Amino acid sequence: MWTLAGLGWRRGRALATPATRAARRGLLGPRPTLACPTATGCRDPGRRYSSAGRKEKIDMSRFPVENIRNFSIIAHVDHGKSTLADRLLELTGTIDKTKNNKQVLDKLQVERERGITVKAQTASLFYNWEGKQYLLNLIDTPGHVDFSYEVSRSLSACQGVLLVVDANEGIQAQTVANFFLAFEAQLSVIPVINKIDLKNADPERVEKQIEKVFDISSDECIKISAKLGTNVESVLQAVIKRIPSPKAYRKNPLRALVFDSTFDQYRGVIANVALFDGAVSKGDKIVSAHTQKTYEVNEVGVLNPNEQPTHKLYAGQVGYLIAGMKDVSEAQIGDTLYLHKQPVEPMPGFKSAKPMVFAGMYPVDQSEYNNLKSAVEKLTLNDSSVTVHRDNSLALGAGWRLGFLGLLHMEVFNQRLEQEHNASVILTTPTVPYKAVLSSTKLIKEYREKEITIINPAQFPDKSKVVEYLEPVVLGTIITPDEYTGKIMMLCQARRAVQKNMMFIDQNRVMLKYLFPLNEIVVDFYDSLKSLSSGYASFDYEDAGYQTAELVKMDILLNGNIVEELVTVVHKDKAHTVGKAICERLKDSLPRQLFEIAIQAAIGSKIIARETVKAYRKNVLAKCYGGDITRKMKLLKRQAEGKKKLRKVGNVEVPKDAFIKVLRTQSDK
Ligand SMILES: Nc1nc2c(ncn2[C@@H]2O[C@H](COP(=O)(O)OP(=O)(O)OP(=O)(O)O)[C@@H](O)[C@H]2O)c(=O)[nH]1
Repeated sequence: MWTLAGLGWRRGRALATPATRAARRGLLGPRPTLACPTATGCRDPGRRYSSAGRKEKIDMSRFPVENIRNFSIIAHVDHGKSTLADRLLELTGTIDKTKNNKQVLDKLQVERERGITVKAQTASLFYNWEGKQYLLNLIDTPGHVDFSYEVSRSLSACQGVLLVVDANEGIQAQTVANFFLAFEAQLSVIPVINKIDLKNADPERVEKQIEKVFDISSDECIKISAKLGTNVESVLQAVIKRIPSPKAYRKNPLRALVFDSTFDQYRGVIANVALFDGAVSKGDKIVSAHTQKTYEVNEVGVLNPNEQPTHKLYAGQVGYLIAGMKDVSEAQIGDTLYLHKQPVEPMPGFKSAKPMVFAGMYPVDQSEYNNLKSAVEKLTLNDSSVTVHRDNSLALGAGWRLGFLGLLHMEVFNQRLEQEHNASVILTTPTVPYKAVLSSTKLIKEYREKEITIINPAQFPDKSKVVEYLEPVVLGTIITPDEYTGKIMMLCQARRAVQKNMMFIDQNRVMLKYLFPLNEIVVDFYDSLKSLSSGYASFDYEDAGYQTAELVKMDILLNGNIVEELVTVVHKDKAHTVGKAICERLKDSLPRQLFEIAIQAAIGSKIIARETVKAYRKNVLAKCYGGDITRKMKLLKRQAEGKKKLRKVGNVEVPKDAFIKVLRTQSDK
């Protein structure tokens, strides 16, 4: 559904006319219309091509509810979801069988470059089996923890899942997390053991793990190679046999759940909908239960995998709908749409995505502010899980404080800004959302609440004004070969984590559960875990609320003056280490000046770390022998211009570069 400029791959496909596309598929023959050319693995029983080669709208009434299956593919990162999706698309004739069709549903440039799925994608597959025409709606979901919000949303439109597990790696942390998302949603789970072609594949061991961890009998596992296509057809048949058709009532008035939405600059919001009751077609007047606004439907259709308009969408089906909504906020994910004057009970909806990390974002050059503003706005229209607050820094100028679901989400957002909007930004070190329970009546009045969330360390209230501070915690799952268990336990301890559980999932694999302060894992925990375990351990986490914490606000001072941009919130036990590291980094990036500079980290009035930059006298005229006054003037002018880029902290001049070096996230370096 991604149709914004910059998505070159998608654009290339979109430019092909229906006629050329159909010709490529070999569908345009001498006969005026063509239906499905084969009986099994049918190309597309609903679609017909006119003599002009124009695609005619699919008649969706051909698919009664009992012939519909809505399912999702879930797995740990890289276990082969997208490859399996490609094979299913080929097998049903939705795409051609060519070498170029790799990860067809990963449409974003960032997804293709990183080889990861970031955005869930939908595809309607038409499949003939045992004389019946089936409509199989497949939703490909991301595997990485930062995008699990996408997974849980997608599952709301499904009755079953394919749980893909790598035959060599076995169950990993995200396999467990994703299984429980499906289990809690009471979906049918079909375990699929993939990559059986690998030399080190051990599908029998994986079957036993599945039995032990998920209590699913090994008889239910389907062993495949998505890469080679081995046994993939039996996956399609299992979808039909084992996943129930949706509970949907076509005679009732329309009740459609918006489970995803994207923004197209020409057509406005494109809402992905799952119809639970009734039907909807072009010209219908619909109402959003969330905003109570009324819209006229301009287009409905299915994703095949690109948009394919249909006459109508019926209960039980999954498709898209365009109705002149101008902003993604008008099509809130989780919203219910119903027909004008025929109100229905809204669906339960979703909890809104909760940002886990916040970081400041500034244009590299302030003259780029307006361009960056428009780029951020466009991108957040397509990714409503990013939160945006305006922010200002004396050193970096006007910018924003953005909230992300995790560090990878932040990196992906940054990469998309660069690739899709040509914007270049400075991102500051990420922080987590702390809370403070206030005691000061003055502050309670000011904030109008007793418990506040702090997303900017500079606004951290003083200890004298609070009852307690709270930090976000997560329940982490680590799966590792047991030879690394000792080292991993030490790492977790150093990160202030508390062990909750430990279980052997087979003879030599351990699953550990720890409660972590989010702040301790946000930046580099995963990298440390991977290097400790030679890449074998996997990690996933879920939100586990807040816990009381002894937090302190740490100031960084230059010659006794606080540098606002460098204020951080840390746990009191970590203050010394963090303070020392910042002072050292600052020392390395501050140029010497005419006087000595004291760099200090302080908690209140207590200094906890210190570095010194020695004095240095820079005489720009030193090499100017003789009396060429114009040359001297030029040098002095250049020096004065350079000073404009400096921010004065007391009497210390700090170049913007120094801030950037200290503030930059580790991943940026
Ligand atoms: N040998 C072998 N490799 C496979 C098979 N299926 C997938 N792969 C490879 O495994 C890698 C990951 O496959 P993807 O399909 O991108 O995995 P994914 O689960 O969609 O990954 P994310 O979207 O990042 O979560 C790719 O290099 C695939 O070519 C298989 O059956 N056999």
